[in-house]
Amino acid sequence: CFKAGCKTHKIVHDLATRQPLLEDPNINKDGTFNPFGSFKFTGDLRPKYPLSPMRPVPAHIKRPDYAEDGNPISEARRASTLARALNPEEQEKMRTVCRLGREILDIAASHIKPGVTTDFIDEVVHNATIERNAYPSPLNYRGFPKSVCLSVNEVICHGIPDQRKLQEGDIVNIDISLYYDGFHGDLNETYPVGRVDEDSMKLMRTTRQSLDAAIAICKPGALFRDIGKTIEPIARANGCTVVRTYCGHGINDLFHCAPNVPHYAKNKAIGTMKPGMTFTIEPMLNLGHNWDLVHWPDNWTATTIDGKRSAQFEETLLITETGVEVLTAGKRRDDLLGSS
Ligand SMILES: COc1cccc(Cn2ccc3cc(C(=O)NO)cnc32)c1
Ligand SMILES: [Co+2]
Ligand SMILES: [Co+2]
Repeated sequence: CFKAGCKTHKIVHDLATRQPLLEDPNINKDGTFNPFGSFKFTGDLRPKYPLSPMRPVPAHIKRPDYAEDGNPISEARRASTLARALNPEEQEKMRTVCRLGREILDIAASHIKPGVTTDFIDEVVHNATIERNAYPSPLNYRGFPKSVCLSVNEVICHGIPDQRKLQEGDIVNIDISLYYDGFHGDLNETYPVGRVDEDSMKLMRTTRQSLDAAIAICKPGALFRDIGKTIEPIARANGCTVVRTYCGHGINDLFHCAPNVPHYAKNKAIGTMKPGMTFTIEPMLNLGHNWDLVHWPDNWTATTIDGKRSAQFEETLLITETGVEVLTAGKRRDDLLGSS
């Protein structure tokens, strides 16, 4: 049961047609239960409750400070500082946690097929994470209820795993982040469920291409504000637009810290890349011309305002003395090669 709009409702049936009277805003036209009352969904996707119970993390696993109360207090304390460069020992810990993250993403992706619920993918991710003696970073981060973000079709990011089954033709983003030996890793990819339409394939290829182009400009002395300058033209040249609300971020012993890394052009990002800095680039591209988003009343799920699809890819990067190391690198995806 969802806190927002969760009230016991009485469906009154019209005796003649046995159709539910639409006097209850929690009832959709087709008679299904809409827990968000009169909220106007922008696309066809709907949540499917109940969420499964919160998954436990064994006591021996090192937890981030927010694991108990949801409040990342150490992030607040370091809010105004500039991006920090890690020493060689810390860089090695980032390599390890990011390698584990890639293993977990590949495991989760191997379970994508029609009929599998997003809650099952959450269970797979949660178990694969704790089997590696790591903590799933999203769990209770600012109160987020699950161990992974699963974003389907028009969901841009922060989708909550629930009882909805993946359907042939969907696209789904799996956003893995984990905490191991005091450091976070963060990566995501968007995948087709079975065969998907050409627009969706082009959207995914364009998003991957834009991330790869942004990574290619990373090196000591590069400006964080040039990331967006690289991404946006590629998006626009392929009929896509760049989400502005959520950005890439610094990541180390904190899940989110400086620098802020916008993915759109003409941004005011501060700072220059220096050896030892670790951060994500995670462009979210929407099909069409609407970059804006709307949040479902669950306070997490962000969707496009026109119901068109969105894709995202994310890597965690380390700036080296001579260039950049993709700490979360995986195999090239054959389905994404070729022109976007
Ligand atoms: C209060 O504002 C919000 C809104 C949405 C989400 C959250 C918290 N949160 C939970 C999971 C999660 C993942 C990322 C991430 O970097 N993915 O690449 C970011 N935020 C996250 C807070
Ligand atoms: Co992520
Ligand atoms: Co991230």
